[in-house]
Amino acid sequence: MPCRIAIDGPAGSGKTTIAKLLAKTLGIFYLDTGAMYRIVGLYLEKSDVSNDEEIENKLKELKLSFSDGDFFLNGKKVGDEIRTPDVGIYASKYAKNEIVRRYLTKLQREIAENENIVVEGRDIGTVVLPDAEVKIFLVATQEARAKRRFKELTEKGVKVTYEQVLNEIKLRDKQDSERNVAPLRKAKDAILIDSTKFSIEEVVQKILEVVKEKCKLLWQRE
Ligand SMILES: Nc1ncnc2c1ncn2[C@@H]1O[C@H](COP(=O)(O)OP(=O)(O)OP(=O)(O)O)[C@@H](O)[C@H]1O
Ligand SMILES: Nc1ccn([C@H]2C[C@H](O)[C@@H](COP(=O)(O)O)O2)c(=O)n1
Repeated sequence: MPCRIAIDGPAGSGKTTIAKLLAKTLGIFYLDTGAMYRIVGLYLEKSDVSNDEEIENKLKELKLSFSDGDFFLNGKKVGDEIRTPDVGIYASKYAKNEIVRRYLTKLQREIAENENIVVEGRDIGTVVLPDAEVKIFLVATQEARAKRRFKELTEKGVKVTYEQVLNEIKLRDKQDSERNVAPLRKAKDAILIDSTKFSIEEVVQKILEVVKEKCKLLWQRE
């Protein structure tokens, strides 16, 4: 029986950082579904699509693959170009589209099938893997998330103000939680973790305790 760990939460709550560390600690796979929406969002924005038919046709042309933790778009490895605030907005914009969600959810389920895996996103515990063995809903205040993301971006040399980052987070929170299709919300059986006052290591430890209890086989393998 595989151990599927779903980590959902709003922009900048720490999903990617925590999921990567957790997967490394447990020696299992990791899937960043946000990266998939960022890749598709940037691709559709550049394609200047204006209706569902054009979106459907563009997705038919798209070759999105995943290998050894990297994404490849039409054979080219995807890099940090998808990590800008603007691409986060494109991702959130097209994530409201049912055709986009159907396309990516199918791919995510294929990747996660029968795997011990950590999958992070907005709708993993509610839509993509509703029977996941472990479900975490990771939150933090908007200000804490903006402060963390601002520090991360400025350390990367990205020219951005704290106010711009806070506004991007507020916009994405609103779009992600108010959309009709697969809105960001806590699954009934998910465990809420507010990381505002906890370090990355403390959050990982909290989740490992849950994994130890819910995924005994995986833990014994350790
Ligand atoms: N508990 C924490 N304490 C301090 N910093 C944190 C914590 N968790 C994450 N961070 C930092 O916050 C920043 C954002 O984290 P991360 O990119 O993992 O969030 P995310 O939820 O995946 O964001 P997005 O949904 O926008 O991709 C990173 O620089 C990360 O190192
Ligand atoms: N499972 C997912 C993952 C992501 N999205 C959308 C909403 C986010 O604002 C955007 C970028 O994700 P991030 O890189 O910030 O995790 O993609 C979604 O709707 N469902």
